[in-house]
Amino acid sequence: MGLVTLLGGQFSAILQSWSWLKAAAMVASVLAFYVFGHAIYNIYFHPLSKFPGPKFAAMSHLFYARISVNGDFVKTMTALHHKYGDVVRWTPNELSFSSAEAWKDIYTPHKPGETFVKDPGFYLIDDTLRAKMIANISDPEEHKQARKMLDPAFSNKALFQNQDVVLKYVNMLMTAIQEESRKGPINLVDYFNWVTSDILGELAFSEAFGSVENRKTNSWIATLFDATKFGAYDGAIHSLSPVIWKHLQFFVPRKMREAIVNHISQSKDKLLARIGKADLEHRDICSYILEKKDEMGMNDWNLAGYAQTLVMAGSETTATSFCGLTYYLCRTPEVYQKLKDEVRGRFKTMDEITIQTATFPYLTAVINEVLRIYPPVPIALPRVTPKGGAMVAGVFVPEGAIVGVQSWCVTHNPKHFKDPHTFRPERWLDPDCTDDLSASQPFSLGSRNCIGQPMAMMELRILIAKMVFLFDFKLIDDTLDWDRDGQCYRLWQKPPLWTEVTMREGL
Ligand code: HEM
Repeated sequence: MGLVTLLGGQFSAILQSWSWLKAAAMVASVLAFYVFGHAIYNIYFHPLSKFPGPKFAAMSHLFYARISVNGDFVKTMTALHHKYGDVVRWTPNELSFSSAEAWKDIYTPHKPGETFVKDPGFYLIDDTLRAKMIANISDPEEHKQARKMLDPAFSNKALFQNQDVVLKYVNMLMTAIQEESRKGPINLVDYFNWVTSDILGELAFSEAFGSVENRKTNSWIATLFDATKFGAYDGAIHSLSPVIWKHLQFFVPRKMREAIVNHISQSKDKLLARIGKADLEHRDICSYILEKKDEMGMNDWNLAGYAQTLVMAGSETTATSFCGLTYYLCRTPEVYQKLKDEVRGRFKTMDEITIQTATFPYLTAVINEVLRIYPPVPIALPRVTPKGGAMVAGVFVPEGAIVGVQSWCVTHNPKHFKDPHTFRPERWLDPDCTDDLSASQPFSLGSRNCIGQPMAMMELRILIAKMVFLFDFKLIDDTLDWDRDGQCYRLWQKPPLWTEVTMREGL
């Protein structure tokens, strides 16, 4: 009897596990059927199915996720445009454009209701890691209010008032470069990060971050830069599954997660410290935000988001431009010599170089050319097509699709620029040049363009003019190839820029 019961028990256990196995197999086949069916739908029946692009990219977001986090984003997108043409379907619901016309069609203002709004799947917002602030708001009306609040902080009047701050840090940087380069080659990537973040610290929070002075990256800035890759991982995971994204902390590398969490709490502290500072002599960018904080319904969390964004948007991009400038000047001796002749012929002393005088055409052309050949924001900034769909660069795109101009690809498109890989500032000065200069839009266009463009141009002009006036610089690594060695995680991860800097002879 005992044996029969035992056997009976085992038999029902086998039956039970058998039904579990059946259930699991059924779930797996439903899942496989769903994935397969979804892939077939995406490739053959999706509203974007007629657009060219790799089938694997059209099937699911795996391709997007992979190139977002492997550092090869720009190289991959360039290869896709090379293969498929100026419009490529590179995710199930997204088209990448590499044509000048698309800039205008997507980013310039449209009638109400026809605006291409920012894609909320890319500009993510939540209550734990991604605070809402000017750059990630999708709703055009809400953004208009945020822009109205910040516009006065970036007006010509404010720029004029801020010039002494910029000059102070640029001069400090010249001293730091002069002193440190006596000891041997220096990595200019650090120096440019220091100066741009110090300037932003003073202009935004009335706080000296002290990086140039201490010749060491301020810890808050260091965590900010550590966290730059976070956006790429964040977007990749969200594209695969918004549900998993909600539990993101399990999927992002620990070091990066800690960096972002640290940074948010430090940003809040910064803001609170700034709120505690009464009776400032001048208005900093925070003054404009704090004045409108209640009217705009902002809490400490949103304020921390603004603090992070301003420093990140304003310092990393400008520092990247300086690095690109140094690299391309060193690699193009005829341009470097011409710029030296212009600067050194024009000014007799360093003090003659001011915000007002550092504005001559060749310098501007050199800056425009570096922003073309090495755009600090090299990717497409995604927008959603409005109700009813819209024409983009001569093709009809259905409503609800994501579109964007791939910044690096369009500025290297031979249809728009002759010898696109050649650093040639003359293309910006020659009235007979056949290049379509409007294809280069490093600050984007329209109501969501860069609010800090005049500030960035001011910093770029003055710093480059002073550096070229004072120093001769030479890269010590002859094998360094900026295109090959740089990686892109939405923004650039730059290779080190070890440079031998000597004081100009005769000074
Ligand atoms: C060479 C330097 C710079 C480049 C290439 C650059 C580029 C850009 C681009 C392409 C955008 C549009 C982003 C998007 O559509 O998502 C943008 C937005 C923005 N930039 Fe810059 N930027 C630079 C310097 C600065 C500076 C110095 C500041 C000052 C804090 C700044 C603050 C901002 C802000 C706040 C936005 C968001 C504007 C809005 O949504 O209304 N940027 N920038």
